[in-house]
Amino acid sequence: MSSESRKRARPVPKASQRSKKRQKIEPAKTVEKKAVALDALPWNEVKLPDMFEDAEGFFGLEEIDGVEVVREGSKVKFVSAIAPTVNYDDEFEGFDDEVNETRTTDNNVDSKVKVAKNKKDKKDKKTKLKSQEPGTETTEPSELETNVFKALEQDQQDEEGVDVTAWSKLDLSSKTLSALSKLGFAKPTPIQSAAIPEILAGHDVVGKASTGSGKTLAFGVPILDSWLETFGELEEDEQKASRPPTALILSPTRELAHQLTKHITTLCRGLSNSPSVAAVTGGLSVQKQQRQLAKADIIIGTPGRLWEVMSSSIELSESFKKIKFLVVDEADRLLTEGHFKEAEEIINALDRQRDAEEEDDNVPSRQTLVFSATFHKGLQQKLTGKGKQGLMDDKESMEYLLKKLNFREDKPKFVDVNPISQMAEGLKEGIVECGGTEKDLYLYALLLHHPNQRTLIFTNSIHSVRRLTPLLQNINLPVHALHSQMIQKARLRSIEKFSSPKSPGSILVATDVAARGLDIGGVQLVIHYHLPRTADMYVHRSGRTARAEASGSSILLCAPEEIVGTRRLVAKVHAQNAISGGGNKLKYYMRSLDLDRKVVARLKPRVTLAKKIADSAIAKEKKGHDDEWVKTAAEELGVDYDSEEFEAAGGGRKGRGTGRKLKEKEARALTKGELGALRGELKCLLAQRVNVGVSERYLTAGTVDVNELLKGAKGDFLGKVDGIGMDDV
Ligand SMILES: Nc1ncnc2c1ncn2[C@@H]1O[C@H](COP(=O)(O)OP(=O)(O)OP(=O)(O)O)[C@@H](O)[C@H]1O
Repeated sequence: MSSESRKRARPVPKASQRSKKRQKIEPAKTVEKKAVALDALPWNEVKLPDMFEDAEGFFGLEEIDGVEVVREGSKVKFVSAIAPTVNYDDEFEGFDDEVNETRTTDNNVDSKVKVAKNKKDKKDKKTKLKSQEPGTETTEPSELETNVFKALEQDQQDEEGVDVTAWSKLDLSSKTLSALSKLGFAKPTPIQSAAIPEILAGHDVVGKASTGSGKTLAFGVPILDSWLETFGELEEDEQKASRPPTALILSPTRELAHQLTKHITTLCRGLSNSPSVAAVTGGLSVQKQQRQLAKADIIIGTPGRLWEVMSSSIELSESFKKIKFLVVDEADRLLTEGHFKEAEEIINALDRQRDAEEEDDNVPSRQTLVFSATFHKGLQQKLTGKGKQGLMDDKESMEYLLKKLNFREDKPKFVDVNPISQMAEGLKEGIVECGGTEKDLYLYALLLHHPNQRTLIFTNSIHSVRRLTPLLQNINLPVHALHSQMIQKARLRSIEKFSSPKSPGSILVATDVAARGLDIGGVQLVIHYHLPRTADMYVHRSGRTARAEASGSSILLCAPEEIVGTRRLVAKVHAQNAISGGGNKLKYYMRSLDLDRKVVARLKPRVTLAKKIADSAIAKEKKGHDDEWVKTAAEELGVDYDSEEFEAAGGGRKGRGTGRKLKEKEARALTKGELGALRGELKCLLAQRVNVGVSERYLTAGTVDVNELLKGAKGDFLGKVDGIGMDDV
């Protein structure tokens, strides 16, 4: 124990206190703080103020000064420099319900004391603890300590909640407010402030707000509030009775459906009575999901699976028609793409069943809530009543499908909280110009310029994900893949690994299956390896970073011929109505980030080798698949299969694809030994340092956080990415 803490540990009792101490008390023999049993301490009787003179139940209250409550995991101990009135041979260690708990060493105690002392100083709270009945002595952890422990836990839980006064104007129930408090969300986001009152008032709502702005809870909170109002007071056995679901939420992707489920479940976590939330996304048998759905209050699913489950059970279809809320999340995607036919089927089925039962017509009893960060302009005009009528006749158009939604009001409330720009505020954007065939190289260079940043790389094809993932892995980067042809378990595993707090610098190479809605904390960089196909997709992809007031960067890799089109596309989503001081419409201009070509050139040998090794593995795998396919066909035809013969038969052909075939053949031809040699060579290269020479222009372009960039570059050398195999300078 340090001399400083010894000094602090020596309490000098006031004269008045000294005189009040019980007879048994001896003067403090020791100046050291020790763990003590509460009952052994010299408690002072608390004198009640006159006004409480006849307060029942308060008699016998005692207090003690100079005792600190130290919490170690699940144990609570009391530390004091006051000599105990009863001698214990063993140091009292508090209540221990952990069998494996190791004994606290003196050093440990010391440091814990300091922590506790600091906390105490901060709060300046006096420790007041009720003693046991005088005369009862125990060396066992008593009920008293257990209760104190519980009380402390309760205190801590209470402290966990945040002040939610800012939500009160939304007119939510106290239970919903308590759930928000426990979630730690002190105030609503703009879309929540704007949409929640409209939903609570019973309106259909079409909500638009930028990516990462809290749209999930904009519909999740009023759904919970409504459920609590109806079922929140039910007794436990009543809770178990089956009832129709309150809400059906449609999501365009499985990952998003799982995320929505998690988000809403977390919101409900602190409630004693909470709705049952179920995700329907495949993976489980239809029958099992039907059973789960029979008990669910909030159902979240992808349309395909949901339709499969719903259409094969009359009971489910029947109960679905009684939902109070139908939510269409990421509506523009869900409703416009041809393969979301099932969404239409579901909506039709809900209406058809309703029509069959209700005489009165066209007004569904449910509320329809439609959310996205992007909506087709024509649709927006139409919904706000400002546009020309009949803008779109296309049967596949969003407008057509929205009609299918059968809103219960003539016009739903259109809530647009970011009419000026669709992009998140904390987002920095930039273009890196490079030759079309140099994208792999520039991608690697960009990753090295942003070391240890959680990065999401978007490509336009599954093939590219399959190619880039092993390529980057060969350069020792922590890369995971995500595309729709992966099995569901592998998809979820990739997301889990990518989002793990243990690996903040992990990288995900994905198709646009990851572009919408995914809320992964700490994504600092989005790289568009391929240009997004639409402006909306640019918004959604870029929106995976800079979420919920965080900042982040979005960088497009562009071939020279793509630059003009890309600038136009990006300008489209920016500052649509911004006006300059001179009254002119402001046009957003995205800056180019200049990576130093010399530095990039130094990285080329690594990328070339990594690519060769990756190509070899892919080609061998592909050859395996091709062989498998031809073999099966040959067997079906009843002919003998010989791969050499087949290849020779096709080998003479010339034309499109033969160049690639040749390369694949070359890659396949690499022997184990040759591959080993390549790997060895790459390892040597990776062990070398690369002089940064970060380009002046890159640094001054302003669209990238220079300090962050330099922090990552650590001095003059590039490439100290974790796991890259370079020594620190
Ligand atoms: N009131 C709030 N206060 C603080 N954080 C919030 C609040 N509401 C939501 N968040 C957090 O903001 C993040 C983004 O929310 P959410 O996923 O709902 O965004 P979104 O608008 O649906 O984005 P996208 O358009 O990309 O789907 C989440 O991590 C969520 O927990």
